[in-house]
Amino acid sequence: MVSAKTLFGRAVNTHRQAEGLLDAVRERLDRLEAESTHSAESAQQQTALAARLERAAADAAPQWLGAPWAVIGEQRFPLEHSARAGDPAMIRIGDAQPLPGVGFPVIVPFTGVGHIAIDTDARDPAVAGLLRSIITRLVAAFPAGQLRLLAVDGGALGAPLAPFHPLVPAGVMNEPVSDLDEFRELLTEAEEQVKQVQAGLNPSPDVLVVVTAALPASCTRSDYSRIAALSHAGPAARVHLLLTGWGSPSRSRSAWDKAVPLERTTMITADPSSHGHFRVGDPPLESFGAEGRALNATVTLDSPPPPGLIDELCRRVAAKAESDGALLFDDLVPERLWTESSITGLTTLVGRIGRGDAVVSLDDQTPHWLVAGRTGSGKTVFLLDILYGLAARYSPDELALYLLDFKEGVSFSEFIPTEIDPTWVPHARTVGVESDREYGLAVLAELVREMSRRAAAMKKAGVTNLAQLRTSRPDVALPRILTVIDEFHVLLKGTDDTAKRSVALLEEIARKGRSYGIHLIMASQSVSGIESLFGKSTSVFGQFGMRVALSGGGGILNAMNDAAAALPIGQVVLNHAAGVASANRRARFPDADASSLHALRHRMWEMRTPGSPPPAVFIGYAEYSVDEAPPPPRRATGRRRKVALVGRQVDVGLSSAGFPLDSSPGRHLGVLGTSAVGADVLASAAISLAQQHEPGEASFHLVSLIGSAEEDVFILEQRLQRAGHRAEMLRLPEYRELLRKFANTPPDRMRPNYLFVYGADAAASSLRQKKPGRAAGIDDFRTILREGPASGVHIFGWWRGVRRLSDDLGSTGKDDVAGLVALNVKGNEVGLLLGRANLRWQPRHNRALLIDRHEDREDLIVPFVSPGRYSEEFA
Ligand SMILES: Nc1ncnc2c1ncn2[C@@H]1O[C@H](COP(=O)(O)OP(=O)(O)OP(=O)(O)O)[C@@H](O)[C@H]1O
Repeated sequence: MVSAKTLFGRAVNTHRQAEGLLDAVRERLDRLEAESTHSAESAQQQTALAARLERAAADAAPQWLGAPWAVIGEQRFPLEHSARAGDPAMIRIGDAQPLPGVGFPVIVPFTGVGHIAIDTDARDPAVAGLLRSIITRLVAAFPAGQLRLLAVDGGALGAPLAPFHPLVPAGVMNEPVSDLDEFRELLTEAEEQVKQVQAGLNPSPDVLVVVTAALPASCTRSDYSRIAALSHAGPAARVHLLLTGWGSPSRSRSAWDKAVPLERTTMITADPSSHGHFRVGDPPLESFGAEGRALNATVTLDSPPPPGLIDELCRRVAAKAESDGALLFDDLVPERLWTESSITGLTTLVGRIGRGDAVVSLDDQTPHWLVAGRTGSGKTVFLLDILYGLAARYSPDELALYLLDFKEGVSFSEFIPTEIDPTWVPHARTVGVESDREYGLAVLAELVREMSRRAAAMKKAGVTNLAQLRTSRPDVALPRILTVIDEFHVLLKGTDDTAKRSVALLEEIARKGRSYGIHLIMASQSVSGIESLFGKSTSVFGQFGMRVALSGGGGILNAMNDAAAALPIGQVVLNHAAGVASANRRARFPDADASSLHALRHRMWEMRTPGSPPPAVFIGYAEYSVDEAPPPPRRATGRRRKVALVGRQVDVGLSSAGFPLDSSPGRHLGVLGTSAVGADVLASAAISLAQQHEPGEASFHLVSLIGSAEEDVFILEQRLQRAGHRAEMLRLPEYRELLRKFANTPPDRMRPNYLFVYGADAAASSLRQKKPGRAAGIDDFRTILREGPASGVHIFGWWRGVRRLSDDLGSTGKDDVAGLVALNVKGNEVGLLLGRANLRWQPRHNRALLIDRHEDREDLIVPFVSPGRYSEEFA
């Protein structure tokens, strides 16, 4: 490689020779003028001089970098040929014309060496022309992928940079920024490159050129100082400045720029004595004149290239970037799986920016992300790219996934076992498909609990962050937990308790998660109109510095940032600065093709630790039967305390929901509602209790009072008997008799008696009939409610209306059925029964509310049903 100094030395030498020749010519002309003759000799000398200078310029700044536009138009030099990142490049800026008829091209060192600054901004057409000329030369000369332009148009002039707009989607240039905040973000990006190079983290960065058509008017001294600092440190990190309006008269009042001189910069200043002409100061490293003076000639700035040429060039560069950057899902997957450590964060490749890689991270800088895009914009595919990309890089000891989806659809079915494919992605711990909001809440609560567990472990180990904890406990797997919540607006909608509690938990996780390796990606079609966030959106979303906008997802970017307005499918705006336009990076991501997903999932599944469990899957629409339930919790399987299982909790572990039995008065269960699921809830309770008893130990009395449940009762009786239990089916008279018996002669509490009353309300009038010398059936019933549990008698009754149960309990016995399963009954009626005005329950398909008055609990559950119950209900 030719060094900058050598190359420029050569060029300057030519300039100096030119100056020598010019002096000679000047002398000669003076003489000829004095003699009042023009000789052919002088004309020849001038022509020879011009030719020599042309050759010197073409040498130092070849082809696109230095040829006049007319020559470029004729010669069609190859693109991407004349410059290379890291090498010094000279660039043409205009023509010096020291004498009439004698001109030479002016070339100055730029990329690889230093900077160019003009004191006039691009409102001056000559300056605008030069700006376009330099940009065109750079874009054509550099191989695509090696050059990036950070464009600023603080005067919102628009026109100077507008022709280069096609370079934006190609990732070669950003959408020019105009306001001060965005400009500062842009400086940060340039500074970031310098820091990275200085820290040895990026030995071969892109060439970054900060181009200003005009600086934002409100720049302060500190902004100018930052620019000056870049002029000093930038070139070593391939960061260069192409500034206009630097030190312009209109700014001289504040004079910040004058007070902050630039280093390694060729200054171009308007010539006050000759309108339209400029003076060119000494370039970095060398001086034009032998004795250190600036170029001793006025300069006409390079004219802009013909518009057709810019158009064509930009289109070609954009198309090439596109085709070079085409990528497939398989390109996101590293050759060897699970080689990365997540100790400092999670990083994956998600696509391409221009021809470069689009790499994204969940780490201390961007711990949480917001993703938005209208339906059909590719949000699901983007999330799959990210999740599979991460899962391929990090083992399940490094990364755990909690996936939550609130929409109808199949977003996360790629992670869970299905009937067709029994494998799963081993990182998936819990997956919610078409989740209930309550399930979302349960997942968030579990994350907060995990943060507390990690905080306690850190305290115990005497460390302050996850990295230290992992180092001190290499024996314990402490994966980073990534929670993805798709369509999160469903979780937060409205102002109910679930929404409010979810916001509070989200706020906590967003604030503290980074310290404990817990990350959130929240995706939605839109983030506007979420009432529960009113007044909180800053405290919640403020923690989500990383914004990912797909088409129509501009709501998560700054108000003035419309980069996501017209994105095609497969493109995304990645913005790590909470939506500030200058931080936009437009990336392309691949479609997630089914066969590649399938292959990767199988590879990972084969690599899982043998015996590792599949994810806990909650499928909102799924029906569950008691036969699929795991055994009742250990505390309930002791000799005394049995649990009647009635459904699944809507929680992270999807544990069984049950009603524990003990000897306290009122340990009975009332199932409420007309839904035929009532029969299934009773059957589930009976089957689960039977599993907890030795055959013959307990008696099951199955009271059939409604015809529609007759078959259910019969099936249950058969099943219990087959399992060796004592089970009998009773009609109303036998039921009355049994009540009388138990009310008068309490049985042995070690041999429990369970009464399952199908249609308990149907016994109302019979139980109220009085026979001489006998207590009414309803009194026996109420006695058993109070005293039965002490002698092992528990009633499980299905009342089809709340009022009927209330009547049976009487005015003094309201608390005597401690357990309720509310099916299709109104929340306010149940609230009235319980004396709780604030009870919230809206009947929902495949859901029930399990209430335990003694334990003061209300849990949303998925009631156990017999297979096909719902299709029967709707038939
Ligand atoms: N990078 C891509 N390249 C080509 N096609 C894509 C790409 N990303 C997504 N698509 C296609 O666009 C369609 C919509 O994608 P996707 O289902 O991810 O959208 P979505 O935003 O999740 O929509 P919805 O919210 O309605 O589910 C799909 O047919 C998908 O194959």
